[in-house]
Amino acid sequence: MATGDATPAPRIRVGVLALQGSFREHMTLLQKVPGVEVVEVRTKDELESVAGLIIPGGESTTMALVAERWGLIPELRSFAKAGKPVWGTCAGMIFLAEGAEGQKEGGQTLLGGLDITVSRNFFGAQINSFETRLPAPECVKSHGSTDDFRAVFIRAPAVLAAGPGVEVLAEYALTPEERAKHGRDKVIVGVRKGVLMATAFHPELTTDIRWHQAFVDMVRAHAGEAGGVPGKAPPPLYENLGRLPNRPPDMPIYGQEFLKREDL
Ligand SMILES: NC(=O)CC[C@H](N)C(=O)O
Repeated sequence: MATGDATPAPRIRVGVLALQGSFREHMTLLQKVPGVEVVEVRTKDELESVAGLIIPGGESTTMALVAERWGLIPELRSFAKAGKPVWGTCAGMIFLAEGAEGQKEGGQTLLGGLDITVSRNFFGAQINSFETRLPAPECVKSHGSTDDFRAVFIRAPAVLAAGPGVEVLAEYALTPEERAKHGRDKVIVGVRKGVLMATAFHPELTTDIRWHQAFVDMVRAHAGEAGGVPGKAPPPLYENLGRLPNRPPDMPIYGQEFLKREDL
């Protein structure tokens, strides 16, 4: 449902895995989507309380180690297996993949569930991070604004192979140097299959909330609105601001200008 629709959307709880990485940034953008109650997920109980989960970017090996230590791996696997919507961004994409190349020595635990094989640091080291604009898929475009979106790649993975039935949401055309290095013209950087979505880029580091809206659409469609409280007005946009990190603004999305904008 697009922001600004006359009928308020029923409330729905969406979690963000808050073990490591850019979970606060995801929470900030989710709080902009009407009718969403955002929950930091660190425990089994918190996980069970949400209708959908975002796994943020960060460092996938570290995230897996922390999840293992907190005993969350089986819980996360059963969450996805139970058919609940999950969106993995960057490290989260790696975490959801069935297979990953370029793992650290000793390998790393993957949650799996999404029939893709990723290259962990396809675009190179941290210093090779970049941003560009890519054509937006329909689920993003349907929320208005431009036909493309700002894609931020930070030591990003790419999808090398996708199984049958995996919907491609975004592709990146390689530069001539990248083409020479990888022997291919393009790579997939956004996918969806059923209720699992993964993006190699970081929409949470921009002020464009349309990817978050698209994910909430998936969560709502899956929950059949059951996670909402019918007839109850959605919370004020900034109800959860009190839970924002107690730190000075250090990124564009924490700027007062962004937090106050009601047109997003
Ligand atoms: N920004 C990111 O999430 C980077 C992910 C990183 N390539 C990894 O292996 O986890």
